[in-house]
Amino acid sequence: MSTAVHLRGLRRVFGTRAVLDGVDLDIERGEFVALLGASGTGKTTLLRILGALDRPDGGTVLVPEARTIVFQEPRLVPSKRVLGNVVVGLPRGAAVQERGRRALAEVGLADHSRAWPHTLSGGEAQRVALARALVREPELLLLDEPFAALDALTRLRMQDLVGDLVRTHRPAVLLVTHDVDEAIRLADRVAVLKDGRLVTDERVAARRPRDAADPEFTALRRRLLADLGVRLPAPEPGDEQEKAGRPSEGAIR
Ligand SMILES: Nc1ncnc2c1ncn2[C@@H]1O[C@H](COP(=O)(O)OP(=O)(O)OP(=O)(O)O)[C@@H](O)[C@H]1O
Repeated sequence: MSTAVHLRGLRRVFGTRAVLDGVDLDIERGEFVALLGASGTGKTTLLRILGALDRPDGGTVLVPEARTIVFQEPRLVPSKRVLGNVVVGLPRGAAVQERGRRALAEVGLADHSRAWPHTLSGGEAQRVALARALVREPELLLLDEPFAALDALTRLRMQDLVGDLVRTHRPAVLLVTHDVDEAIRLADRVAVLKDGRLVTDERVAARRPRDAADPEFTALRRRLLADLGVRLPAPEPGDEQEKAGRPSEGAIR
């Protein structure tokens, strides 16, 4: 594996506040890192710097040129059909159109290429946004809470889809999320941003599929929630299995 993202001592200051104050992070090619952190800790700021939408005030930032961001909202161009949105900004031509069609097929929307964005469901629109990212063949895929606006079932399906696509295409991935369970479900490593730095960077066991009731993941969830400042009752014997099934415990918003 080779390194796709290399951050050392990354700083970003707004006014007098150093929102990012010495972030160190490496992401290998093909590695999926989830970034957790309470609201306002600077997760989006970090992602925007990696996507060249913002600039750092200090530190080393090495990222591949081929990188793309998927946001919480799909941000489709209303005046372009679905396929036009997927290939937006790319050179015109049959080969690019064909790549766009393939990307749409990969996200399960082969039949929607001529549809208008306003006719799509929220989940479909987000799948178009995913196809738009994939068609660019990014070496680094930046995901900023891409499932947050979706209903619970669509969110789980989208997580599965993204997991499958990432295993096929092998970009480096940084996923910003508020959802601890989502992070554990998808990522190879889970990092927590707090007070301007990464306070946790834990490798998640390679087992798949990941069972919410697995004691190892339950323990990791508790550690991550504690790092995020969520107060949890001390576990009682036999308690872990029961709690693991409750989806709401993993959400920190
Ligand atoms: N352009 C800006 N100018 C001034 N302050 C900013 C700017 N962008 C972000 N901030 C501030 O930096 C802090 C971190 O913002 P950021 O959006 O990165 O947090 P976040 O962890 O992504 O939050 P959330 O989880 O709520 O989306 C916030 O206090 C925010 O108000």
